[in-house]
Amino acid sequence: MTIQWFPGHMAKARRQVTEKLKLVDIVIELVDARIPLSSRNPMIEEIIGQKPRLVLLNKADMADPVKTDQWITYFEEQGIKALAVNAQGGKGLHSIVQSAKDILKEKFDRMKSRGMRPRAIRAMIVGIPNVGKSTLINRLAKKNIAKTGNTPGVTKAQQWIKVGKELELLDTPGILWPKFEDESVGYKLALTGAIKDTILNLQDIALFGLNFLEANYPERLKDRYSLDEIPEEILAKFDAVGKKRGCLMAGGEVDYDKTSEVIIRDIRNVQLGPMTFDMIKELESGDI
Ligand SMILES: Nc1nc2c(ncn2[C@@H]2O[C@H](COP(=O)(O)OP(=O)(O)OP(=O)(O)O)[C@@H](O)[C@H]2O)c(=O)[nH]1
Repeated sequence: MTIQWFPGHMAKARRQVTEKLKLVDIVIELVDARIPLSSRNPMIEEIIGQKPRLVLLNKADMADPVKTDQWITYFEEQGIKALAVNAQGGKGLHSIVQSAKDILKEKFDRMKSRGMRPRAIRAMIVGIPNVGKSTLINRLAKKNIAKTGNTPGVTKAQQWIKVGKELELLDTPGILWPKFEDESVGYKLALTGAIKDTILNLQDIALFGLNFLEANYPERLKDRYSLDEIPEEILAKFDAVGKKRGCLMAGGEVDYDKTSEVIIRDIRNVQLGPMTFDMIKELESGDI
């Protein structure tokens, strides 16, 4: 799904999430494990407010596992419980219910001590486009979609999905807009497929990718494109990759757009191995 985010859309998305927040005990915030900060909505703290929250680093299968552990620690240092999951493969999902129970233990204990009947935890999923919200909902749903009656306060009946006996999930996720402010965040969103290439310049995205690979995973870069050395000059880098991959124009010159497409596609499709683009050290130096 492609959404062009204009202020009106952002306001509407925010309103929709805020409305649904009233119905749930906990928000499950989905981010892309490859870019755990760049894939967060810029106003998420404000929108969610004091509502308890569980962060899921989805697509963990495509991220660097060492970095994923570091990011989980990072979130936990902020007092936010985080789990690494792979919604597509179904990995890590069994911990969601238990984590939600742990986070809400005090609230549910309090309800019990006031004599309220035990009930399932109610949750909703939020995240920017393409982080895997639908995939996760479908995975958790299996066939347990339960239609409930009208819920006070909302005009449309909400569908709840039962996840075991202890969790109920709103069937529609909250879709929030991604960050736009920062160029490098934009490149990371493009390299992970969260935004379309056409929003940014193709060659700029590929150059960002090449520079990132050279700085962080040089051996993988050399292996993938059979390079003995990584050339220093930008043009020479593109020439080397373009020639190896046969991205040539009629006269035999390297086609830079085609080369860029190959680089971007390779990174997105994990052809250079799982990797993480957001680094804790950048965070410390204020680059994110
Ligand atoms: N490798 C991998 N791919 C995943 C995972 N979760 C989702 N995907 C893929 O990511 C793409 C986007 O997933 P969706 O579930 O459509 O994402 P969404 O957040 O619902 O997207 P919007 O509808 O645009 O808001 C799909 O191609 C999924 O197959 C995962 O854990 N690992």
